[in-house]
Amino acid sequence: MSASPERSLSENGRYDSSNGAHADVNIQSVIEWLNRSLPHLNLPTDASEEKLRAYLIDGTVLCNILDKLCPGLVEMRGNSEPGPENIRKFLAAMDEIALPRFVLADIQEGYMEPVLQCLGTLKTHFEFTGGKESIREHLRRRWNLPKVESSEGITNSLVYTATCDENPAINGDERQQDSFENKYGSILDDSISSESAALARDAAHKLSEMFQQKQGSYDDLSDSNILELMKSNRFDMALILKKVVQVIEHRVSTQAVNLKDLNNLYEVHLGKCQSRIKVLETLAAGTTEEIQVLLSKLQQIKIEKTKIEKKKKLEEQELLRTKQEKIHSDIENSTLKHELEIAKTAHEEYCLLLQMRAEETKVQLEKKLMEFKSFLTESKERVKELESFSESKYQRWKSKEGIYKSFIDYQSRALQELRGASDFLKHEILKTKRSYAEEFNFLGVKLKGLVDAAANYHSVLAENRRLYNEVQDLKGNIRVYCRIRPILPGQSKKRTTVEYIGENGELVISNPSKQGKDSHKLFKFNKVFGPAATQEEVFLDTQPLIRSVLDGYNVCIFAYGQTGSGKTYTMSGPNITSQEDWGVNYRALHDLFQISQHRNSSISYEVGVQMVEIYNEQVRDLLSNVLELMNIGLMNRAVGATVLNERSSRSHSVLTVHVYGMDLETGAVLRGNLHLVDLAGSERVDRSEAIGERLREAQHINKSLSALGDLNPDVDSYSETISTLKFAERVSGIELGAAKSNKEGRNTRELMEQVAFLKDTISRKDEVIERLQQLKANVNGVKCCMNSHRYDSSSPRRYSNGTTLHSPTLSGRKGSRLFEKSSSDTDNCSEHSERRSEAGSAQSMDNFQHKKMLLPQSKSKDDLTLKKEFVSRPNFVGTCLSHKDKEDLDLLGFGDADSDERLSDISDGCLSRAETEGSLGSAVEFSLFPESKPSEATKPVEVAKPVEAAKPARKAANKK
Ligand SMILES: Nc1ncnc2c1ncn2[C@@H]1O[C@H](COP(=O)(O)OP(=O)(O)OP(=O)(O)O)[C@@H](O)[C@H]1O
Repeated sequence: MSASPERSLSENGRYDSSNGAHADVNIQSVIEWLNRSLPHLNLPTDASEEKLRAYLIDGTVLCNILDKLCPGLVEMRGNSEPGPENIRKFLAAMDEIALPRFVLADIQEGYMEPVLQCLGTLKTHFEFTGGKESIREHLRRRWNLPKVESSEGITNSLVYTATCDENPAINGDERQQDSFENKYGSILDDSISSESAALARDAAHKLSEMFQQKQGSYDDLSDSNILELMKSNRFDMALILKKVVQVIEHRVSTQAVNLKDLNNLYEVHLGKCQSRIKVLETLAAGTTEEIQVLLSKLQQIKIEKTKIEKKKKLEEQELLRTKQEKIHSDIENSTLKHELEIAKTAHEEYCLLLQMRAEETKVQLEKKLMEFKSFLTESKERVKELESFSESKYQRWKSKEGIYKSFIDYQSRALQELRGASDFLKHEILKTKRSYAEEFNFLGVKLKGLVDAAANYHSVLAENRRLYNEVQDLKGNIRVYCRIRPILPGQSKKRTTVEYIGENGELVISNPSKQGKDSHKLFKFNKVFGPAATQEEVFLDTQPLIRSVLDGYNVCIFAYGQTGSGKTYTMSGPNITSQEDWGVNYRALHDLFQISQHRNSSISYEVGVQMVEIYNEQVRDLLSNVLELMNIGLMNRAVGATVLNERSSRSHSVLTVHVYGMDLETGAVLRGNLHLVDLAGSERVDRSEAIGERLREAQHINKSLSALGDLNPDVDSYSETISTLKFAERVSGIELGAAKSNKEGRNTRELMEQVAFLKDTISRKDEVIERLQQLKANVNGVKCCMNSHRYDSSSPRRYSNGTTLHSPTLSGRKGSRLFEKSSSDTDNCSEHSERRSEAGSAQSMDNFQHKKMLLPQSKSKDDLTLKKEFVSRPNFVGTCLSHKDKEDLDLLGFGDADSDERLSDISDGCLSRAETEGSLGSAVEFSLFPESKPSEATKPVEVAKPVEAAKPARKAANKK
């Protein structure tokens, strides 16, 4: 049933009094009625409309109450779900029994008034009429049926039988059987005529019996069964059907009769109208006006008639159309039902799909739920952690806040203090500014003083140098160092004579051949270097002297000792390619150049080098002032192997460095000389086993070294060692006057040069005179001196001029005496010099001094011997001396055969102290002569003119 008829029915079914319904229904009476009708319902009597609606909304109660009132009216079969479907069934049944009802939307939307009125109507209706009669009556009225007792009863019974057929839910138990019997019986009683009713009741009874016998159920009650039962029990169904057909025919005939009646009425009415028309036409014929009126009326009637006809046609058409519509609606209904079925199936499938999806979603959601749960757990833990962390942080911040507060307090206090301090500082700064200005002025004054002082820097520097050299002077000009050579690999088995080396220059030598006191001898020097001493250590002590050379002092360093004792090793070094092995020579030169370079801003230096050797009493120039070739010079040195030394130096090597410096500020000139002497080694020819050329060399060497002792730590060299050491000891005891620097101012130098030139001129003239006088004196004195000369020559202790130079008592004299002697020699020289100065020849004096370096001048026998040998060299004699001179010298006893013996005496260390002192004095004189003139010395040519040197020597001797 569509909604619109329901709505219209609801709207139209406003409980009119003809149906016995009340507009206002008491809800309580409805509830009580419902409780009475359905005892299991137990509705609270004071329930509200809403509560009642809750009970009714699923439609079950409504269907049950109607089923109770009119069993079978509502279709209770099927398992349709409660809700709108049940309500629709209820409403359909209400339509069936033609009672006013509500619409579905009323109860769904909570509009309960029509619902209550519907229920109230039902209640009233059934309470008032007793139910069954009223329904029948009502149906009759509803369908406007005539009152035909028998046929109506059959119709109703058929309706209810059909309803019963459609209700298979009836069981076959006794109660159901009673109900069935009563139901059908009563229906039959109510609705069928007495004759038919008797038959129907009989049939129902038999049916009941059959159920009893078969103990069957209502489920078995199909139409065929019933018909069969009816046939078997001779139930005249045909009669019933006949009755039914009769009723239908009756109804159709009644309808036809009704239509006929209507037609008749119409025709009667039409006849009346026609008669009236005729009357009217007659009347019309009477008067025109009347006719006209009548005509118009007739016209009107015709129009009305036409209208009625048209209306009739329309009604017929309407009826036809209604029928067509009904057919169409039936078709539509079936189509809709089919569509509904399809939609239902689709809906079910969709529901299944949805269900599946819902399950999947459920599973997913459960998973998610689990995840969320775990996440939640984790989150809770994290929240806890965060809480604890934030708590601790909060505590920390709180404590920090406290600290900061106290810090801020402290800062503010400090700020206050700082402000105070700043004020104080400002004040102080002002004060300081003032004092600074004062100090600045004061410093300016001081700075001026410093500037002045700086201007005097050079003079201070010079003063410094002067003081330094004074210190060197105070230390003593002659320093003797003793270096002990280590035992060489080939000599390892030999015992050393060196017993003890003291810290302060003490040295003890033991004599293996003697016992007791004499077995040991103690010597004292400036320093003793042990066998382990390095080249650098040896040089360190001599280094300060190198500086002195640059300040205009003369320095002589020479090494002496017996052959193989390490002189060349010390002076030159074993290997010049290694700086470590450099000897004194190289180190000294290196220092010299370095210092001169450092000073080049104040003093400009020129350095000249001369290297000569005295070989077999001949002076040879080894290089021409070429420093770089010094090494070549060394290589060129004459060396030869002896038994005692594989590479024995067979000559005296003298390296002289001349330094010329000019003070750039004052123009003052400095002249200094450095003599580095490596003497040939003394040797005992019996030990060195020298023969031939070597023997001749040895003799020359020994002769030239007669003034010196030997040295060697070897036991076999004991006597030479002692001799050398004694000599050295004596040398170290010599005291000299303070050394002088050869420094000249510019003007002085010019004047000096003029003076020197004049002196030189005078001295030359003087020399000529002197020589002539000397020769004359010699010739005159030869005869008278002959005897004493012979005597002198036999005794080494006498000088050639017949005077004993040193008495035995002199042998005990120490350095002071030597110095005296040396001084006297110097004095002699000075005298001589003065004399020559008087003669105006300073240059000859210089020459004298210079040559003296090469040929020591003394009055000792050895000196004389050397002099003799020197003069006897063919070179010098040939060039400088006359034959007469030579003869004179021979007459004086030089060149005696015993000279070699004397040399061996010296080398044995058997020279008397006085003799040795004499020679030492000469040696010291030459090495430290302060007035030497380097400009002359740098000329090798002049070095090669021994005659020039010999002159003053002879002169000195003559003077003596
Ligand atoms: N301090 C030392 N350390 C090591 N070896 C040394 C030392 N002194 C000398 N010698 C070695 O001793 C040997 C002799 O030395 P050197 O030639 O210097 O003696 P010398 O006194 O010059 O001899 P000569 O007078 O015969 O020329 C050389 O082989 C040298 O290397």
